[in-house]
Amino acid sequence: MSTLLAPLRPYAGRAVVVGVSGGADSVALLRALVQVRARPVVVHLDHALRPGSAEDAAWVQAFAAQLRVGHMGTRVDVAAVAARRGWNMEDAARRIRYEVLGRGARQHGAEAVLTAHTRRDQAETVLMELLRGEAALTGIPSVRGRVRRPWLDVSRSEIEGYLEALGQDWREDPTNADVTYTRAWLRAEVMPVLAARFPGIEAALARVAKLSQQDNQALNDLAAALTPHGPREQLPLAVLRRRVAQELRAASLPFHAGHIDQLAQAHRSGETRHVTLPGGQDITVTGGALHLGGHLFASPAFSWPDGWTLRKRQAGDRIRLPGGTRKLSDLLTDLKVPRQQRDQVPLLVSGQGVEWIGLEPNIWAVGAREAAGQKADPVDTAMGEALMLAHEAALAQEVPVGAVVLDPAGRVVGRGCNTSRVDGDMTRHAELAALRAAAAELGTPYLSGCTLVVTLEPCPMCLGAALEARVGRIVYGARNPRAGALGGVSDLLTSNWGHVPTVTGGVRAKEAARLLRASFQELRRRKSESADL
Ligand SMILES: Nc1ncnc2c1ncn2[C@@H]1O[C@H](COP(=O)(O)OP(=O)(O)OP(=O)(O)O)[C@@H](O)[C@H]1O
Repeated sequence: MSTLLAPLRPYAGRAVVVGVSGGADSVALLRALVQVRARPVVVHLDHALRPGSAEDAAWVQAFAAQLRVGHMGTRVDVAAVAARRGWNMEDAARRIRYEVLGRGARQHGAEAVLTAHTRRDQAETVLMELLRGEAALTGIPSVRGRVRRPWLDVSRSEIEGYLEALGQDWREDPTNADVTYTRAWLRAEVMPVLAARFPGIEAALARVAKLSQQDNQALNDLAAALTPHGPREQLPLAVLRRRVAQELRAASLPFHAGHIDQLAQAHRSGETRHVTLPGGQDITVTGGALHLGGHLFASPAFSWPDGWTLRKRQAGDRIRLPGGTRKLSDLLTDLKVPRQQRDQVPLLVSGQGVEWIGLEPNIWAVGAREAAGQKADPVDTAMGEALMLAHEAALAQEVPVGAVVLDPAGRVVGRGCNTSRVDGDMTRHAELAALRAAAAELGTPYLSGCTLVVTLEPCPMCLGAALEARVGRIVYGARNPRAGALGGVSDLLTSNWGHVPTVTGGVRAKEAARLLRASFQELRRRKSESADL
């Protein structure tokens, strides 16, 4: 008996709505709630699905009156609603039931809605999830919104014993014996066979649900904490699948398990994959990120010079880039723009060829930005300066890393390069030098609204310094697989540090990586020369 009453004691003195079907479990729950001196209000839904349902409704009303507790009865033609909305019958009954229970709670000022789901219901639900091949065997949750299920650990025999001791009767729902319903079939025909060999089957399945709920929660939390900039290729599929599902849910897009598998796999392999969701929405995974249709493209937010036209691509389009003129089709392939979407990319084109490509971030032909009267992107210019600083470090036989700090107006307020070798101090990193210089220039160590631009993904020390300084944005060039703290080795921003800068990686990454490669080659050459001496 204490297993029945103990989970209900927290409701003593409180108004709660309790869903009572008239079956043994919910009848016992109502009696037990009265016993612990809660203030229950009975809500009953007559689903109008079988001839005797009105009698059950009347029975529940009389039962509530007998116990002198509040009662709200509602009759809904569930079959008609299901037909109208295209829901299956069980789904419709469940949705309408919780809607009615929620309404009851609002009307009676109850903070909780209690249902009498038991360990038997839990075990059957886990079995159904297993048979359907669900991703997680989490069963029925004990809490969802304001709904509470305090008896998920309680067995049927405890409930029957309790009702017997009270001399309390209940109603039997004949559909519970109709084995055309999967749950009734599991209860009547499958569970007895399993229990004959495994007497503890019900408790075992309930335990699976409890552990699985904990695992699922942990994996969902990990997925939710992923930062949008972090690399995804090395993440476990279990986390990726959940992240993809979260992103689709946040965008209110319907999906099936198969879509999640495909999209998660594509994140991992880095391949480009297109999927059409049940609602007809096309989505794409490319470069390890999920793009919900149309997301990839930008319209020109400036007035363009006379002689330029806005259009989509045509055969033979070319663009002048710093490395030489390239075919547009080759460039779009390199940029991993999905083939089906290439005809939608907005272009500004002049007699000289393509001048501007409406991808995020925008791509400009050489000289086009100036011709359109657009200021150079301060971040791009700052990265150019950081690359120069890195080059100077390389000449001084340091690891070639350069950093620049921009104030909120885009003005350079701090510069630095690596000086660890000459200073004999491994903490002399470019970022620290640039942050110090910026603090001195601005007269404050707090660099909120400033941007740290650095040629190499910061190490944990430098990321820590940027967080301490409250830097608003970090832009880096090459990824740092040996010491990167933004995903190269580990993404430290997945933890909560109180302050979260926005992060953009991969800006002029090829140039930064080239510098690093050249300097390490030079270092190796010098080492082998000195070994030869
Ligand atoms: N018609 C209904 N009106 C109000 N609440 C209901 C109704 N049917 C079910 N519930 C609530 O949902 C819970 C789970 O529903 P389920 O269909 O498993 O129960 P049941 O077998 O009909 O009855 P019981 O659980 O009371 O023996 C019930 O314990 C009860 O709290």
